[in-house]
Amino acid sequence: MTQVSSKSSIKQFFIFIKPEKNKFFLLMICSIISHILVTMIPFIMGIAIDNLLKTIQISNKNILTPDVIKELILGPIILLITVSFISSYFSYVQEKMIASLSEDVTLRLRQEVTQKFKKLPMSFFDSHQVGDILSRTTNDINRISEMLLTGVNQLFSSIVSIILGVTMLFYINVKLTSIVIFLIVLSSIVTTWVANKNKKLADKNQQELGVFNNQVEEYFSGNLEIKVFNQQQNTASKINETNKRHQKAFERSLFFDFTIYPVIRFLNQLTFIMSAIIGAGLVIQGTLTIGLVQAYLQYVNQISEPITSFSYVINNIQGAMASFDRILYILNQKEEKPDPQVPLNIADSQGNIQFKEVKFGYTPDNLLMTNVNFTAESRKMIAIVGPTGAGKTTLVNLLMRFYEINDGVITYDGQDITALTRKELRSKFGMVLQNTWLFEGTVLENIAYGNKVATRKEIIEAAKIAQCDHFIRTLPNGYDSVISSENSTLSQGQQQLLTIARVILANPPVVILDEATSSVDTRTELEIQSAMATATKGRTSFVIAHRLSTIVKADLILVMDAGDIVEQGTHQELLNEKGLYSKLYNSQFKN
Ligand SMILES: Nc1ncnc2c1ncn2[C@@H]1O[C@H](COP(=O)(O)OP(=O)(O)OP(=O)(O)O)[C@@H](O)[C@H]1O
Repeated sequence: MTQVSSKSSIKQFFIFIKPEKNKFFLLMICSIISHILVTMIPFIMGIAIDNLLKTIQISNKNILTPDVIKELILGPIILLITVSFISSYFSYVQEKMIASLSEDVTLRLRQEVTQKFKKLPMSFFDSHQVGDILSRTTNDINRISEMLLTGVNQLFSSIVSIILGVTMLFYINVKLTSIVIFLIVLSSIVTTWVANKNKKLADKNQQELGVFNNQVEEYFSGNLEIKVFNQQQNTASKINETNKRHQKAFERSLFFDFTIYPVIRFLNQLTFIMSAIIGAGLVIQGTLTIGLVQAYLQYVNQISEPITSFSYVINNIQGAMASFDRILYILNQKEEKPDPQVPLNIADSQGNIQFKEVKFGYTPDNLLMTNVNFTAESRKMIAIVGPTGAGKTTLVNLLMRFYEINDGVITYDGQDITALTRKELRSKFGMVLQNTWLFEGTVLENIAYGNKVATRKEIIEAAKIAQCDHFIRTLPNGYDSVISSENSTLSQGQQQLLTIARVILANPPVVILDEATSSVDTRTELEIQSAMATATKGRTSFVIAHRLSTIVKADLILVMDAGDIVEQGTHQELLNEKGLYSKLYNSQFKN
């Protein structure tokens, strides 16, 4: 798995958020105005205090007349309230802007990832685990959203606060400020070290979470098999170990949060105490006024808080960059070849399919099919047989263009299938797979999956043809019962019958039946066979079956071995050849 370097991921992040640049700009302006106003407050107070003290000293009396109060106290108070109010307003606009920015970016990230999934080739899904992808599309995106919401806001605020605070400190006293700057530099060295360390730990933490998600997902999806093989204890221990590893990674990343930050905070407090001591000395010497020392100490506080949060923000951003890297990994994956710009449409589909000198390998350097040739004529039944791993499913995958062939050509009604859009090509096929797939929805919706405009009457008609009407009616809400693959009370055979009804309703010119009669009882098998016979009637059909009795009547039998077609012909022709087919057939029927 190639990880994007962090420099290029930061660059890509900026490219990604470019459409939001106006909001960023506004955000910065608001942040600057709000902080300039906040920075003015200690100074206004300092001048007011000094003026007050001066007046008290000059008048030599501690009595303040109403005029003095009005001029020296009321004026500054009104000014301070006004400044605070305007600053809060700009701060509010800044918060609002950042919330909308974070929402927009998160939405766009989710949309891009979803769009990307549509364009990724099948090989991506073969080689990635669900848990890991899930963690990238949920946790990682959430982390970026969180970073934008709090991190970016704090980053702007910290930078502006620090710049303005330091300017004021220098303005008040250069010498004193040099000590403060020295301590700030020390603090930022610690911060940078922590931030770098934390990015690695955050990465590790997310990785472990991905593994954990994956194992939990496996535990649920393979629940039955795990119980059959009495592996509950082992599986639970494996998950526990991953959980412990994740907890350790999590603890390590928290360690930095909880132990290093007090050190940074201590450095800031030290800065404050030293400033107070030296400031007091300067007042005694007469170099600084009390009002300005008061303002000075407020500025030290004003910059020490952002310095602490600055380090936190850098950490936060580093963590989010690790997450962005992980999302970029998906977004930068090679996409499947785009559909042709001017695609062909096949209006009067016949279902004629030809493979001409097809070469294919799941990996480019390892060819599985070296030279596959055959013709499936319209409305004929083509059986694909061969030992396990011979390439039967692969052949079907190529028909539907789930994978790109390395060489040769596959045609549909005489047209190269790459001249059609994938949508157009796949609309010509209906499939009944080994593992049926039902989604969370009613029986009606499940049957109508391939023909969303079908009426209730048409759906019921298809169910009757597929022999599933009788058991659907025994369900609590009949056709409106909610089912799914995961928690369905339907048997494997009933699920297969439903998927046959789905194909019958979709009415495609070509059907593919993949070992549909495995793992069911004899009665259901007969029902399925009869439903399949109806489903294949008048269409080109490809039937993958291990039980050769079901395909004796096939118009063409393709015998596969080690990826290639080694024999082809009718049942009788192949028996006469006395090759692999006759061996397979005799091994099943002659004991
Ligand atoms: N997604 C994949 N990535 C890499 N190799 C694969 C993939 N799918 C199948 N293969 C390999 O390709 C070969 C053919 O597999 P395929 O599933 O087409 O065989 P099959 O004849 O359908 O087998 P079975 O009867 O057991 O279902 C096997 O060696 C298999 O390991």
